[in-house]
Amino acid sequence: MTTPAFPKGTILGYPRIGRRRELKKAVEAFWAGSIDEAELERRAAELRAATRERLAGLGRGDSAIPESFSYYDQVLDAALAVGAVPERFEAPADGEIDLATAFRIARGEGEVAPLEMTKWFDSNYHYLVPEIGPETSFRVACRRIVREFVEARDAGFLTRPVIVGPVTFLLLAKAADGTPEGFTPLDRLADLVPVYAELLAELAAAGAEWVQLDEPALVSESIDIDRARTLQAIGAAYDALGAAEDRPAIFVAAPYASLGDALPALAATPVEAIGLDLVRGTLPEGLDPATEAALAAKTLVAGVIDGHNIWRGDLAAAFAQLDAVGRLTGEVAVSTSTSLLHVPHDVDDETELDERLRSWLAFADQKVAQVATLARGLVEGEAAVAAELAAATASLADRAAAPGVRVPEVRERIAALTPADAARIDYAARVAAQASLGLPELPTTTIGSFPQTADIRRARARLLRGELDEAGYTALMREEIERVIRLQEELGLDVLVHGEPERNDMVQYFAEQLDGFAVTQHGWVQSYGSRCTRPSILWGDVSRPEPMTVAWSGFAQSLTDKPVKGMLTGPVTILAWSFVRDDQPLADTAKQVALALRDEVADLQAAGIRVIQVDEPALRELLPLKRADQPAYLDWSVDAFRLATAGAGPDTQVHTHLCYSEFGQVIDAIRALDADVTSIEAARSRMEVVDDISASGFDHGIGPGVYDIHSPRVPSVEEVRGLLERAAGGVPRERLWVNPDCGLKTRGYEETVASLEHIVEAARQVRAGLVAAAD
Ligand SMILES: CN1c2c(nc(N)[nH]c2=O)NC[C@@H]1CNc1ccc(C(=O)N[C@@H](CCC(=O)N[C@@H](CCC(=O)N[C@@H](CCC(=O)O)C(=O)O)C(=O)O)C(=O)O)cc1
Ligand SMILES: N[C@@H](CCS)C(=O)O
Ligand SMILES: [Zn+2]
Repeated sequence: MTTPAFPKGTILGYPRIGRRRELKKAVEAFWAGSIDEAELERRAAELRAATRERLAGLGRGDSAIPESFSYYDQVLDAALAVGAVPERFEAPADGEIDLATAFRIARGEGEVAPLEMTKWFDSNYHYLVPEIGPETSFRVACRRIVREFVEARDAGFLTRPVIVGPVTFLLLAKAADGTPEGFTPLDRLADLVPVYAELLAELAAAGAEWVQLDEPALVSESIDIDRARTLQAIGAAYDALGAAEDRPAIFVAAPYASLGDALPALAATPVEAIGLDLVRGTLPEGLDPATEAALAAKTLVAGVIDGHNIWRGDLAAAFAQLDAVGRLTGEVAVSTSTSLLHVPHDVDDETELDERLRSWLAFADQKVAQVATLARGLVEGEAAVAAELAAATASLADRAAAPGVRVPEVRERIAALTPADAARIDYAARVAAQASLGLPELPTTTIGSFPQTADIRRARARLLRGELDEAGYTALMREEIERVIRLQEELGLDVLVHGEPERNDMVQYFAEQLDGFAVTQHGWVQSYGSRCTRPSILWGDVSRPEPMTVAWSGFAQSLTDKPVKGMLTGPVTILAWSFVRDDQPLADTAKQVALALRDEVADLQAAGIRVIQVDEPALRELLPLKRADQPAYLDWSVDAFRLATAGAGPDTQVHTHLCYSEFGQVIDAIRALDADVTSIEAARSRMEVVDDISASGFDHGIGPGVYDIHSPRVPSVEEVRGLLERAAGGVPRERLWVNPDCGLKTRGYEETVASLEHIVEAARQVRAGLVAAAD
């Protein structure tokens, strides 16, 4: 086959949620039954058409535009495409899997649990974890990728279909329940690859010239336990796919870090183009002659524009990187380092942002323009784009000199810190001091948020529009807090929360009150499914002008004799879920945020709050993908948490919360946080995590979640009791807490109340059982 030319400039993917979250609204309307499937499809097609028109500047007829739409998640899409659907979802054995089934797999229904969901590399995006067993049958079961290519073709665009590649698909999958010991999903590669080949043949028949197979798992040393096997899988998969006559040219993209030794493995296969992340990763060095020769015959797609952050960046340096890639091959193309899924659509929508700050930023549309500029430079020479490169350089200089970027008082406070500022007295003494809280065995609590009802969000929207004044808003939120406190008292929970109604988001809420941050109006980014966040922009030195949560927590505590947890978001999570300045190490920025939180902890304590939870759900997310970088990260992230919390006295109980269930690599760090109580996600993975915890010697309080809050499903008393009994098998009862996996903000009241009733009842039964067993 003759290889078609790869476009000079491209992106790895574009945000799919819509400039005003049109997809979210359409999908949620479909779920609510207020629009039918045809209307959902129509709205989604409209969005895809708008995206192609917006990207037309990259090129209409040369595969430059990726076809990267998804209704819910790209890993789910790959599972549907190859028919890898667990039996419990009762997907048809032949014919296409319909949208309703797809959503059932994503969200669960009744007693049918959805696929597990977990973080996508080091981002705040979550994917659904495929379940693969020895018996999983593979077939082309969903041709949406082909239909969308045809839809684009008929509209005059030759686009580049995108799908998660077979090696990453299997590496991200988990072994289905009940599979024999020693089985791993990668064992099924030889059965899976022919289905990919069939899809590629269908795409070629439809006229696709290039296809993009995303293989980010190749860059991660966390996912990949047996590297030699992965390298062999790369060879097997891409030799087989490459051998087919009837296929589009293959572009393998490997975002999020360097490919390392996967590059030679990939180079040795017939794939025609390889994408390198040159923002998080580095240019390959020390390649062997065979790899050099192989790469020289391929297109290298240089990811030099940051797909993960929103700074305008150093365009001249990016152009220089293209030059360096040009020494490896004559065929260089420019691209984003990752899909633009992680950034909002358009800076120009942010009319309320400070103009100077705005000039330093590039969202998806600006990054597309930057790619087009560099591609023009590749074709016409640097002189043709000199003005654009110079403008970006000038913008960087302006940013470095702007007021607020470096604040002497903040820096002096950091410089004066000593190790003692990050240490509390020992745990045993704290346990004794905290006995005065009077908590029962297996204390029940929740993670913080209660359902964010439409009324709550409407009140905040009215406040923003000026239709409700500050006093009116405060009164409504106080009513809500009182309702939530009374409800928890009726339910019989032991440690209460105020419910977080006043928070639009657990990070943005703090960013809005801290100096050094800016927030956007429309900067929505998909987090999972239809859920989005608006990451704040951390652009300058951070400090806390005044208390942020004390009035709300103090009010909640005044309503009850039971302890109410103060609720803060930890420094690492604030960084992870914001767009963070890239002009200094994250560790330095983390310290600034930690000090602001430390002041808040002191104020909460002074206001009589006895239990303070500092959430760090993103601790695992920021863990570097390369092992060599992990120890330094774990050091500074643990330090930041300790700096934020170590001002608490011994009788203040410090909690933390982490909502993910892969603890292997961070378990020591979690222990080092030295929180008195740690709540973690465990229900969705059916308490698997408890084994890791008990094996690690974790010896502080622990609350493995017993209620999967990602699904509307209500767990029965028996189910919760089963989970608790499993937990009690691995954790001494005096250290075991009872709580959901995470906050309840996405849930409705009906299922929340029912689930909490079951949790409290199950805890009572297990307590009684433990007492009986002890007698
Ligand atoms: C715990 N998680 C979080 C992550 N990252 C964060 N930054 N925050 C998190 O909480 N990462 C990991 C997980 C991911 N989980 C979630 C869970 C839930 C959501 C979510 O519900 N997102 C909401 C948006 C939340 C928000 O910002 N609300 C604002 C604005 C509300 C809004 O849309 N208003 C309407 C008007 C409403 C009206 O008039 O009635 C509008 O602006 O049009 C608020 O409450 O004020 C979502 O809708 O997707 C995200 C991640
Ligand atoms: N306190 C937060 C933690 C979410 S990770 C909540 O309950 O929503
Ligand atoms: Zn959580």
